[in-house]
Amino acid sequence: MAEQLTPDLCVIGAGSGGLSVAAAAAQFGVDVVLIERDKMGGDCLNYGCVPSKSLIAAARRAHTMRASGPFGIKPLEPAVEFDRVHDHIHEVIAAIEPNDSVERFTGLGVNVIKGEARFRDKETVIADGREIKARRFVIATGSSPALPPIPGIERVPYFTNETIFDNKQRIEKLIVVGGGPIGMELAHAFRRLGTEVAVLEAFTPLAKEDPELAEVVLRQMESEGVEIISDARVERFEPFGDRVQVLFARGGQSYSIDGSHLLLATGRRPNIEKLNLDNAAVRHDRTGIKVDKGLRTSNRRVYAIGDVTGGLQFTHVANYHASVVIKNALFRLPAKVNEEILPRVTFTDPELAQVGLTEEEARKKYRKVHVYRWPYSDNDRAQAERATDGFLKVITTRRGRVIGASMVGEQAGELIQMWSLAMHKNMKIGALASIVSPYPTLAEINKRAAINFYTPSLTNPMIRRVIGLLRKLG
Ligand SMILES: Cc1cc2nc3c(=O)[nH]c(=O)nc-3n(C[C@H](O)[C@H](O)[C@H](O)COP(=O)(O)OP(=O)(O)OC[C@H]3O[C@@H](n4cnc5c(N)ncnc54)[C@H](O)[C@@H]3O)c2cc1C
Ligand SMILES: NC(=O)c1ccc[n+]([C@@H]2O[C@H](COP(=O)([O-])OP(=O)(O)OC[C@H]3O[C@@H](n4cnc5c(N)ncnc54)[C@H](O)[C@@H]3O)[C@@H](O)[C@H]2O)c1
Repeated sequence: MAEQLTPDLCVIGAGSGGLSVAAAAAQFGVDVVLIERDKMGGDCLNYGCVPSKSLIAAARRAHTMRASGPFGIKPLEPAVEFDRVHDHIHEVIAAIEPNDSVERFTGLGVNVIKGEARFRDKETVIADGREIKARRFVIATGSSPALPPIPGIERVPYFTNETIFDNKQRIEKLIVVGGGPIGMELAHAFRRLGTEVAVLEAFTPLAKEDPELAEVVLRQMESEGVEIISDARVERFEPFGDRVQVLFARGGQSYSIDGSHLLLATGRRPNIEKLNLDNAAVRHDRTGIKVDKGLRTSNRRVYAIGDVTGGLQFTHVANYHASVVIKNALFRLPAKVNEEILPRVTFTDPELAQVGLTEEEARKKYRKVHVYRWPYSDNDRAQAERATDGFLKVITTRRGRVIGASMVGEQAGELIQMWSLAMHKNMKIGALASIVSPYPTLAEINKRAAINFYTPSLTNPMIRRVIGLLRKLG
């Protein structure tokens, strides 16, 4: 007979979301079973954020060598050793891995089961020959690359995010299909490592972002030699000697392009197919598991978090979901997801960061909004760093409540956090104008945009009269 376990909580998937739930619950003394079928750490550690940001860091070093001319340092074409870049990526993963390891979680008191989980019925999960009947279940099984059904795909070799970070060879020419964050971040990084890169995008690259910001990124990538082909309908892949040929249509014309390697970055699909969700009466469709604002599924014992819910697919969102579920499932507090405060960053160079509504979304939702802007070129530190391309836009209601911020430029991903705080705390933009920012820092861009809020008062006749009166008082 199968071993039976009856924990308080059973978490399926040990990626960003599942690990956060399991760690927090165990630290509160809750009896937790955590099931993982592949590597601890999930996509983010093994095939996503960590390897991609490590690759981008290597690419940035290469770019710095080439772009040092304006600083008075003779530029050099870097000798990129792809096998060493691979080692760097895997050293970074190895450095972080212990935080996500079976040993650490077992030490926290979590019962980690290696195996694939599936529901037998509404209250039982089977994994590794064991039967788990938990008080609550959390599904955190993430997502996988969605491969496009393009003819010829089975006849050509290709990378996805699950294989590209294992590459040790020089990539001479990379064709990237898909101009979303995965495609664009990797396209930019490989170009900087000396690879010729072409991106084929069916519609618009970085389409989820404010086009005014996306344009700054696209311009920079193109200036570095990334070929970006939008509105390209890929029709077929063909082997072409030891290369790959991609045939596509654009504006009614047929084209072909060939490369030494192909990367498919055409979106994600939720990891639900092995879970037998129907046995558990958990409602789902091809975009993911359906949840309410408290992340509960159609089965009241079962929650779902992170990528598998098909919403915003980011590590910090999976972590945030984990905190909502902990409040709901353990403390029975009526916690709800607030999507409005969730930031996102695309780590191209310049970085593109967004929190809250874009200008276009805000104009659709509110009758009147204000937009406060500040360019990098009016920041002294940006001038010193020669990182003057970019700007900040802050969007507020008529009364000055911050409802969105969009930033493109050097370290935009770090700088957006002040606006995340402002939105999280429901602050008005004026409150941020009185912050003292150290000089010279890029963070002054945030303050200068906020000061713009007071610009109309500089010419306000009433205020001028008050100042005049006060002057007369000595
Ligand atoms: C190339 C790339 C770059 C990215 N960069 C960033 C970034 O810079 N910043 C950011 O915030 N996000 C980034 N993301 C997104 C981020 O990786 C995901 O949003 C995040 O990993 C989602 O966490 P999760 O817990 O939902 O799923 P995952 O981390 O994918 O974890 C799911 C786990 O569940 C396991 N599993 C699946 N099915 C079963 C089953 N039946 N039984 C047992 N285990 C199962 C899987 O093996 C996996 O380990 C990136 C993604 C990619 C692909
Ligand atoms: N910096 C970050 O936080 C970061 C980085 C990478 C990924 N991610 C997360 O991972 C998610 C998935 O990223 P993604 O880039 O794979 O997906 P995506 O859905 O954002 O973009 C995929 C792109 O591929 C295009 N496409 C689809 N089929 C195509 C075809 N046949 N031919 C040409 N183009 C095609 C789509 O039009 C779309 O623009 C993101 O939405 C994001 O949440 C985050």
